[in-house]
Amino acid sequence: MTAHPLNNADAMLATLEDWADAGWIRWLDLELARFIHTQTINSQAASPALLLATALCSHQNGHGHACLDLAHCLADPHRALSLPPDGKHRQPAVSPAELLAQLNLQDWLRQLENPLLTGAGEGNTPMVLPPEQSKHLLYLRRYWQYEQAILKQINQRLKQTITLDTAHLRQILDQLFGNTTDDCDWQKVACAVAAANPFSIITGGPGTGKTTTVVRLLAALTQLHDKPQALRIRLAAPTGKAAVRLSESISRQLQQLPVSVVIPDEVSTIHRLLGSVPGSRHFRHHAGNPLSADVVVVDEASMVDIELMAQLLEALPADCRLILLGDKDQLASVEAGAVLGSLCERADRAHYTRQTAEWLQQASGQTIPAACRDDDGQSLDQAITMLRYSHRFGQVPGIGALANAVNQQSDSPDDLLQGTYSELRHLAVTAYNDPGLRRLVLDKTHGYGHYLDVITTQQPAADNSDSQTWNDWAAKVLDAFARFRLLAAIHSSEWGTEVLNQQISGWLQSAGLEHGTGPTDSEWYSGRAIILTRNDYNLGLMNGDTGIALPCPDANGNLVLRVAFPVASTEQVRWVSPARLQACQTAFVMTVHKSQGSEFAHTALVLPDFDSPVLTRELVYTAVTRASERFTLIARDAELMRKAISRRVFRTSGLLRDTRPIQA
Ligand SMILES: Nc1ncnc2c1ncn2[C@@H]1O[C@H](COP(=O)(O)OP(=O)(O)OP(=O)(O)O)[C@@H](O)[C@H]1O
Repeated sequence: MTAHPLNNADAMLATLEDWADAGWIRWLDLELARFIHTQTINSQAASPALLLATALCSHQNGHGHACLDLAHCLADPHRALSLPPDGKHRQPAVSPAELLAQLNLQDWLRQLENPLLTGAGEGNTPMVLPPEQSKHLLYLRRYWQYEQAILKQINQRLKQTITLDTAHLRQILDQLFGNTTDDCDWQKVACAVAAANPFSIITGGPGTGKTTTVVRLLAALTQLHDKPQALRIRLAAPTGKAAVRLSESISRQLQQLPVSVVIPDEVSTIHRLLGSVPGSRHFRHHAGNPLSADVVVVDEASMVDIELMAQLLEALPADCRLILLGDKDQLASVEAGAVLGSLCERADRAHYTRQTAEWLQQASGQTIPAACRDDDGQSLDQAITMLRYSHRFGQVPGIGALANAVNQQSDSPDDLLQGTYSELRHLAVTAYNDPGLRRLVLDKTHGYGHYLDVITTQQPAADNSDSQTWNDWAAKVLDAFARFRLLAAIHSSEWGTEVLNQQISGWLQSAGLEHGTGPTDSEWYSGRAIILTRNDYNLGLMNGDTGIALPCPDANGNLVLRVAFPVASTEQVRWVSPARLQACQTAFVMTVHKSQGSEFAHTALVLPDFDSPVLTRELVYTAVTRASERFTLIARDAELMRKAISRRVFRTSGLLRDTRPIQA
């Protein structure tokens, strides 16, 4: 008789191996359970239920969760564990849901008890199950440590009091914002909130004025400082693309400031700010060698994962302000830990105490609406402002209306795609090689047709040796490419990035892109757009950076194929040999996840023709809000979009639970 996995460690490992083989968990998750098993073979052995929890905890980290919520996992295993996996996978002999149905919470907790392996946080156990919580959250130690580091740094800042001359702040804010209307001006409130707190968050949807607000805030902080010239301000974003966008946006906003102050517009990636150490997860700046900064602003903070956020916070001097900007409703980072989303879980309603509301009235002249007051508000609530009015979609109200409908889980968001707004469209397709999709891709106004034209008709003459001419052309190609992007929800299947990229490369090549300078069987050809899939510290290029392969003259004047990347804060390009790019993919179609931090004039979202747990409200919202002028839904019918927006992403973390109540 075969042993039952919940009674026998070898049988449990065999079950986990079957899950890994079927693609339901990663091999890494299995290996971790095996490691735990071998660690304790001669002492107190890990129970089968602990091996199961270890593999599932690691599986959850792979799905962006900081930890495993044991109760949720038992109550709703497939939803909690994002199973079955995306794409075509065989059914394992015993599914996780079938196995978990045989466990109850108390038994599982009891079987997790093991002094060598599971602890409450002290010591060095590989697994951590913090005590006294309403939820039973199991962590791999590394993630628990990141969460603790974030909480410690945030709580320390929330306890600090900043001495401010309220009347002076009011005077500065009145000058920066001019006359405001009767409605509460949340941008002004956000400036006052952030001026009063060493840690603050400004969240809001696209175009709600996060950048506008932060520029005014920096102007206010500079004016409040004893020695304005000496205030050290550092600006950062998670990806190179987001850094370029923020830098451009800040430069525009600086021109509109009604006061003359010196504020930097140079934005670096967080990795560059912290000083990445090639070949390691560590940075040059850390608790022992903190950054030299008084104010750090991080944009697109929803993309920052728990590990990077912990490293960033630890590298800040104790008296350095941190201001996070981001859209809490967007998809979180692919890596574990939805830090911004977790911290902003209560932001919609706001929970300002009477004391905070009264002070905000004095400092900003704004009356906080009754619905946003709460005398039980926590200290974290007092440091967050949500901007609520979008200024971006004046000319294209359809995009804002669709984003709202998606966010509010409207019953029929697809009605908006039926011709009410000329900037919204639904393209019904039944196959990935649909002629309608080909027409859209090659369209000169709304697709890649313009990009194709700039490459094929504007390339400098082969004997032109003026490097600036080639740079200018490459910058034009990059601009043209940035106008349109197809976004896919998934990687695999014929509706995923892999197949779609092949199809679209084929269409573009038959319409004019040529191998030209490379061997014809090479994957590299002029006009191939690529996205990096890993950080490359040696090259200074980050995961998510996009570039385009183009010919350019080498030192001898011979044309060679190089990849052109935009350079942050400049109109220059940087040329890199394709051979040096170790981890990249074609990027005519990218996942919605990878599109975060970018904006395209026209964004087209391709949904598969089947439902999947990855189709969520956050995914559709993120795709819609990448568009600045036009949005197209490419899907067999709109039913899947309705299903997607009825499903929310949930991310398990203990961050909100542990932000302490307000200190009197
Ligand atoms: N209070 C305001 N009144 C009028 N226009 C505004 C106001 N605030 C912002 N805008 C305008 O709205 C547009 C978007 O503002 P901003 O870039 O600051 O928003 P954002 O939230 O940072 O946008 P994104 O999400 O795209 O990064 C800009 O053109 C800006 O000038």
